[in-house]
Amino acid sequence: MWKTARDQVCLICRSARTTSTTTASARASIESWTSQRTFATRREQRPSRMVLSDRVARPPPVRAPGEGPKKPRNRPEGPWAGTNRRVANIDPRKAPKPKPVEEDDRRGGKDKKTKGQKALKMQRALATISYGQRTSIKERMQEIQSFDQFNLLPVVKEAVAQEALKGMTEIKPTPVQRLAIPALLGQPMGKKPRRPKSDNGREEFLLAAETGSGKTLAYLVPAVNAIKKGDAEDELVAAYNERLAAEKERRGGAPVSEWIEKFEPHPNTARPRVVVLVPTAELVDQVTAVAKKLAHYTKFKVRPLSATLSPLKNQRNLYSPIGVDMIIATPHLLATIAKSDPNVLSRVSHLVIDEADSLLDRSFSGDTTSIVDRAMPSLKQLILCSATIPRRLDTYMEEQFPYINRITTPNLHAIPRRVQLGVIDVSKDPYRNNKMLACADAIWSIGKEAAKHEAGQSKDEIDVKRIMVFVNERETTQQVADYLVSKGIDAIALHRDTEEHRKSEMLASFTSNEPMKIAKPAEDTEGGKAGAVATRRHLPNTKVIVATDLASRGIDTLAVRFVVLYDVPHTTIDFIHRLGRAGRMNRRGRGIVLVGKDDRRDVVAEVKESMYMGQALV
Ligand SMILES: Nc1ncnc2c1ncn2[C@@H]1O[C@H](COP(=O)(O)OP(=O)(O)OP(=O)(O)O)[C@@H](O)[C@H]1O
Repeated sequence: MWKTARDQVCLICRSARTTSTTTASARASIESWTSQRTFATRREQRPSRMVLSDRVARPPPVRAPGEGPKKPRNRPEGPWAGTNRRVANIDPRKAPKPKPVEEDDRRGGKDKKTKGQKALKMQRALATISYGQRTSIKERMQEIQSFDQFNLLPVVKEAVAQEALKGMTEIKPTPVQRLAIPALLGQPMGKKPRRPKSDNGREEFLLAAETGSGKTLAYLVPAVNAIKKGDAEDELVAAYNERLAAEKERRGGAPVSEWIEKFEPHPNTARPRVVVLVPTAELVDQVTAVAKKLAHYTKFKVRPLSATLSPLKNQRNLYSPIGVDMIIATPHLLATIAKSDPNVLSRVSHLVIDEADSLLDRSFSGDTTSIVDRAMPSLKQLILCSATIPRRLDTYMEEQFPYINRITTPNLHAIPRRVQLGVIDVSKDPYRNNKMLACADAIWSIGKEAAKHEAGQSKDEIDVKRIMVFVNERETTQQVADYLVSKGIDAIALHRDTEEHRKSEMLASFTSNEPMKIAKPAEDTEGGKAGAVATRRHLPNTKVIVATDLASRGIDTLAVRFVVLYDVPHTTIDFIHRLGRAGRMNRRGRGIVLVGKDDRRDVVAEVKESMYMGQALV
């Protein structure tokens, strides 16, 4: 008869219009189903998948040995699902406890929100983890003070110190690295029991830690270690190396690049052992750059695959005759390649899903899960990594990966401590809901403030402040950027249609750790004083990127101290990622949120309060 709930509604709706045979209960059920649909599509409603989980670090469920994963609940589907029940389907353990009536309520007339109705449900960081568990995470972190304590090959340790964290005087692992690296290397995980391996010896891990806390190295370092160990033990590679050495000798010192194409392909050609999935081409470049630093020292082959590279370049990267050990890719491209050549994923031992909440969400999950499925037979470690774990992902992991090792840091879901949040009420004078003006004003104040600090120092150069402005809709990025440019601010909109070279140039300047200097302008200064920075028409000491979430995910904007939230983010997840572009690696940062007349002031107030208290936004 009817195949899907949608069919049922269409058919019944039609019959309801033409005949009077539809029963009242059927109509009620249709109404509730259709209203749920419209409810879910309304913008202001937060779908449950966008709600952060407050139980990420919970201990795994206790199951008898040999007992498989939890069975999915046997729920009937369709609009009739809840009908014809004889008893209410309420689990008494989960029934809400009666709330104590407050004094004000008894007197009646209390019109303010009760604690349970807060705009954002606020909880302390790792609220459901006991004090004992939290202290044990902290103790574990204190036990490890140096990369030397990890069971890493000497060459990998050297690569971290000499290349990945080059220039740092004191090299210490960050909290997530202290917890994750030993776990991924098979070292003991403190008091936390290690989850059993799957039948084919696979282990699963979740790395959940705050933004800018060094998650990339936390998964890359053990993966590189595995590649190097694998090289030493791989008979195919050893035999190939012998044949290659013999060939080199035979050719009498001719450069390898001249003849390697004609020589036999490397056993790893188009058969990477490590795959890292990230959501955007920008992140492909960023993670590849970090991996290449390690590769430079440890000598393994890492290649990017992304839609911004030409098809020929992607093909060369994957099918290079010298082989490829690690691929950093976006899921769609890799899934398409793997469809036509299934062997591409046949040797993968380590699969990392970075920004897992995005990659396992609706838009990416088809491609991501198809890659996971294809890689599964050879997989030794599956690593999910994210700064935010929405409840939907949490439930998904519980069902799909019941034995996942959950590695979480105590500050998960909190905004970095050294980021402060300022609020500008745009509905008041002088802005009267002109957000663009308020945004330009905020940027001018940052520029002028910076200029004031520099004014006393007699330098020929001035420091350029890098500022990120986040909007909710892609269309707004260009409008805001154009307006800022019209106000003398060097701004660029970052979206899919932005010229590639301009985009990478701007992103490069935002991700560089080096201070950005320009020559100090001497004349036409505001107030007529030579030596000040801002002219009446041009603010030279700031650079601005206007972006949507495209740039809020994972981009390592170390140099950014200021973030302007032009729109109030829809969810706490967006708050965390957007504000997380500043204050990375314990740097100081400042967020400014513009609140208009239609915006949720209560949400902003609660975010501000949680930030002040150093709490998780849940
Ligand atoms: N042990 C360390 N000591 C100092 N700096 C480090 C260390 N590990 C990583 N970093 C630096 O910290 C910065 C942030 O790291 P990374 O991009 O991996 O953060 P992240 O946790 O992935 O953030 P996000 O969740 O926003 O993606 C990088 O510039 C990196 O070089």
